[in-house]
Amino acid sequence: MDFFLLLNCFLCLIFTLTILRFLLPRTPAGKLPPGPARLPIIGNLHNLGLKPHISLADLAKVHGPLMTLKLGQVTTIVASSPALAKEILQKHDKVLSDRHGILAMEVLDTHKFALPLLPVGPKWRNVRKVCNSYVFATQKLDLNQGLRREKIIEVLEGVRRNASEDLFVAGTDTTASSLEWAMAELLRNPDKLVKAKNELDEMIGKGNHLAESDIPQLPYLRAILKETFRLHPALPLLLPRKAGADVEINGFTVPKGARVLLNLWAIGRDPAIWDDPTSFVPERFLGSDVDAKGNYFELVTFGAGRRICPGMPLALRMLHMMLGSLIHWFDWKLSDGVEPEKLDMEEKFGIALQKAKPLLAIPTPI
Ligand code: HEM
Repeated sequence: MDFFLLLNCFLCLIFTLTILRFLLPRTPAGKLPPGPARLPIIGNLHNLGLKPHISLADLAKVHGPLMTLKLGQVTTIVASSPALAKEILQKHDKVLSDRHGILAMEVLDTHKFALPLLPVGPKWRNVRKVCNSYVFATQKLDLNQGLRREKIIEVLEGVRRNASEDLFVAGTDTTASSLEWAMAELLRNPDKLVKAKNELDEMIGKGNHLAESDIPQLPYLRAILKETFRLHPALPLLLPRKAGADVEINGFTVPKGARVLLNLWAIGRDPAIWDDPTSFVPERFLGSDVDAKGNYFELVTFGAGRRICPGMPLALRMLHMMLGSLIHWFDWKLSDGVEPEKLDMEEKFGIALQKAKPLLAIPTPI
């Protein structure tokens, strides 16, 4: 056989093996959780659609609360129950705390500075320590609350100047979109808005500004935000975690290197956990200990464990202060005579889960 024929055969063999590697499922070391059938090369990418949190919630109804999907070449495990949230965020937190890099950021070398993308290691630990001890510690936040108060008063004055015009209550980040969802739910449920207003009048008094120290005395306002987090988690699939080693969960294997997603949106709307899950009922949190601070796995809006959102203490203060102040200082109605029950609550999946149509509401100073 001449040399070129031999080379040709060798190249054909390499080509065939490469194609087979993409077409045939690789045998995992243990038993993977069940999941939908996949296509060659793209795996289950076509199952995600424009609203992956909803598609994954629907798939979980068929395949169960622990599923395997192949997103391109990445094995992805999706969990959708509080019990599994506890397994991932508490029991196996140490092994499931890594993150996958984002190629574009790696090319630009910016991943080395982004805390959410840093692998668990000395650098990540140092930045977290600085966040927890110097930036978001209760004592530090208490010390600079005057600055936030000034900013909120500036915002209120801005709203007052533009009163009776449409106020564009929008935003792209997690805190802004949570505020927008809370306002949208209150405008869609005017009786809840009146209840919140009455609580503020009673506890703070008309014409007085809200202080961060008032938040514990405002149970209905706190319940409104918890109910908003339940229905509209800003990061509906949390931030993806990466398995640092094989992990056994419920008799299945989460293989090393897998991407792990937790569907908070599905948990928040599960009728087995919540009565009347799609209705906005802040009352369900009155007299209940459940909070969103990482201890109750039915409401882990900020994650839990070692990767829990370090900005949570600041986000919670800002959200209560902004929402409380907007309710306390203005009467609100929807623009263009939109009926509350007809308000469009369509979602748009992005960095944070946003309202597809920004909320347009008209404030009238009280
Ligand atoms: C409503 C507002 C917010 C929500 C719902 C939210 C939610 C989250 C969630 C779910 C995670 C992933 C947790 C996990 O993997 O277990 C996270 C991580 C993170 N958040 Fe937030 N967040 C909010 C506001 C903020 C703010 C205001 C800041 C900073 C000023 C912030 C900074 C971060 C950082 C740096 C991480 C990455 C931590 C790490 O990977 O170690 N977040 N957040």
